[in-house]
Amino acid sequence: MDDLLTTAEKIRSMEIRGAGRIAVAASAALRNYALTLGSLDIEEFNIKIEEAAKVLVNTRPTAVSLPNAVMLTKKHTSLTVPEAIDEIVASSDRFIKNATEALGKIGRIGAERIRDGDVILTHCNSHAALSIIKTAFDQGKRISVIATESRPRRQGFITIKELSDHGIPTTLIVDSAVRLTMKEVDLVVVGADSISVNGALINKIGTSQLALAAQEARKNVIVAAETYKFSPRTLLGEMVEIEDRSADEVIDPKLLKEMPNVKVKNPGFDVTPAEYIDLIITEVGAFPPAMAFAIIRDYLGIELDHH
Ligand SMILES: O=C(COP(=O)(O)O)[C@H](O)[C@H](O)COP(=O)(O)O
Repeated sequence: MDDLLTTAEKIRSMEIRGAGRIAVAASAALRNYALTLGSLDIEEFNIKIEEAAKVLVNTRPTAVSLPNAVMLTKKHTSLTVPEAIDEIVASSDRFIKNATEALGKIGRIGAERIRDGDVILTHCNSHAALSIIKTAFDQGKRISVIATESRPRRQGFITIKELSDHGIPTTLIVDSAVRLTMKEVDLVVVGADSISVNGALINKIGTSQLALAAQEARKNVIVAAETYKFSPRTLLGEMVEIEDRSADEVIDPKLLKEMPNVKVKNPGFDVTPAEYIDLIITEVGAFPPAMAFAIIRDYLGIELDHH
């Protein structure tokens, strides 16, 4: 359990972050934990796996990739522990392999939408979005990127380092410069923490602001999202929970203490309605957001249960 708790803590503290990475880390942690439970009987085994699954899922509430990965990993139909372990190991290995391959496929499918000379605006740090951008660049398209800082955690710094290391000309802007800068932008490319059945995108706080400014300036918005980032529970009318993070990320707590009438709100994510999104690039193809139901039905299964 120690290793699993360490992974859970890394996800909570954002040492491991990004919807894809946390899903892969959680699946691997559950797999390795299952391997330590060989001496239990099947009832005890199932209880332990459920407990561990809860610990992982409760680390961060917004990215549906996390419960989807845990659910796909823990599901087994075996009546003996050795068989259950084999099933869990196989599911986890499959999930991690698919997730890794999905990034390459999203890159190739998404790059088709990028033209020579495009200026691409991106937000936060999304491995799926960057896969599209890097693939287009590797194909010889002379593109450049404008990356937002992404306050308060400044994941934009990870993005500009990654783009710079890849040789891609990149401009860093503060989040509030998005609307002014939009006239220089040809295309917005962002990642996803969750996509609901109605095609709405849940992603890093500020994404909906980019989408609004893009709509106003008639620029296209593309979302890069593996199929496991679609949320089956939104089929049941459930809302995606928006993570509220600590005020300490925004302001020095000592400063805040001196202002008893001030409180800080630090939502980690926001919701971009489907109308603002032109295309969602998944590993199985490019779809308009109206196809979200079909993706959930065909690739996740509408009977999915996270409990
Ligand atoms: O909003 C974020 C990261 O938020 P945080 O930094 O709070 O985890 C990313 O855009 C998505 O998770 C997609 O990332 P990826 O494409 O890498 O899965």
